Amino acid sequence: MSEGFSFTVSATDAGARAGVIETPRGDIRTPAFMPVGTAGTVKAMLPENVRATGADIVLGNTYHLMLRPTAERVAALGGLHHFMNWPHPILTDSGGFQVMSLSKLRKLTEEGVSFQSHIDGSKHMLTPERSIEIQCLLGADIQMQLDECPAIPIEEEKARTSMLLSVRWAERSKRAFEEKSQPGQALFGIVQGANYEALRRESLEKLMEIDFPGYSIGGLAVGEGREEMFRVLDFTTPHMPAQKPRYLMGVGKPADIVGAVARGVDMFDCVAPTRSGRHGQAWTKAGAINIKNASFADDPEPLDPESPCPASRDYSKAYLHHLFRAGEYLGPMLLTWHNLQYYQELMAGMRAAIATGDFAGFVAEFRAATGETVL
Ligand SMILES: CNc1nc2cc3c(=O)[nH]c(N)nc3c(CCc3ccccc3)c2[nH]1
Repeated sequence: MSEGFSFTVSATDAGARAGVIETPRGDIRTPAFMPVGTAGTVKAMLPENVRATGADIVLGNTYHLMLRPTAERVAALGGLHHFMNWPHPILTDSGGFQVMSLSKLRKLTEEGVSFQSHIDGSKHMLTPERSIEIQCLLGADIQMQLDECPAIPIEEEKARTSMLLSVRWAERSKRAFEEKSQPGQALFGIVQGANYEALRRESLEKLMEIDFPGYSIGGLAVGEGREEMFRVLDFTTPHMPAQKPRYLMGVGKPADIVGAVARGVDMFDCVAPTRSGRHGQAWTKAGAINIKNASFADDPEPLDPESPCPASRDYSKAYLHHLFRAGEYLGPMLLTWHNLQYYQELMAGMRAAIATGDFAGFVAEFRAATGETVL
């Protein structure tokens, strides 16, 4: 807890860092996994149970909340923290990424992006200024500039044009933020440039000139694959300010996160644990299983008998299998809860390993248990 927004790196181990982000609404231990609560809820979870898994911060989404129930209504009802009963830090995305992936009839200009709602077809316009206004109405503690996330592959000249638009939008987002934000809130710049080293460097240099308290790495986890993502990180993170948080957007599966922590990333978000949990996939120390598989029909053991999480400890795999086969609501609820616990334990394990200078040991253990190579 603190008046303002600050980040302290408490330990480093090769490229990995462990630290704390302090905000007026609470501290965020890094490396941090941030559960996605797109429409004001981490799907199928009570907020107190999200907290119990060890989450210090959750994500909200400008695009979804501006369409329904609208940012003005959330503000009139006391802001997003009160609305969703989550008194801890919230990070919101600026909405551009979701417009491009969800909305219809979108038109992108220098001004911003106009689009039709995927819910009711109503017309909307997102500009850097409107995105910041929405994020401030929601009351987000960490906000994102409006940016454009191009699909990969994209040729270098087109990627540069897109990256320079995002830099101009970063400038406009910061000006709007300085007008509208509350003390202690932070705006992150988002590094773009697709998978081109020169463009990533240029994007970062221009964003650092504008100056932000934290920097997101955008434009990844869009189908480029783990190896290519790591390659982009290898030539991007070393040039990012060492004393400011680095947020890799949309990442990822456990092995993606371990590899990205090794490359100096501090913050992560991904729908994998929640979305895959709703579809019957459980993440375990030995890798992922699908509980709907017939092999679990008679398995009396829980997912993790040693776990402090009721979903992992108090229900047999046979019972979870039954719930999914029967289409019972409790199935997605329990598997979501278990997966979030698994992710938070992964993050806690990495924070501890970095603090004791044994991150290499953690990576070796992860590789032995899951067969995944991350370096
Ligand atoms: C799954 N892969 C993925 N790649 C992304 C790239 C970008 C990007 O280049 N710019 C922005 N602004 N967001 C991105 C996101 C969305 C992350 C998010 C979702 C929900 C709530 C809060 C934040 C991404 N997600």
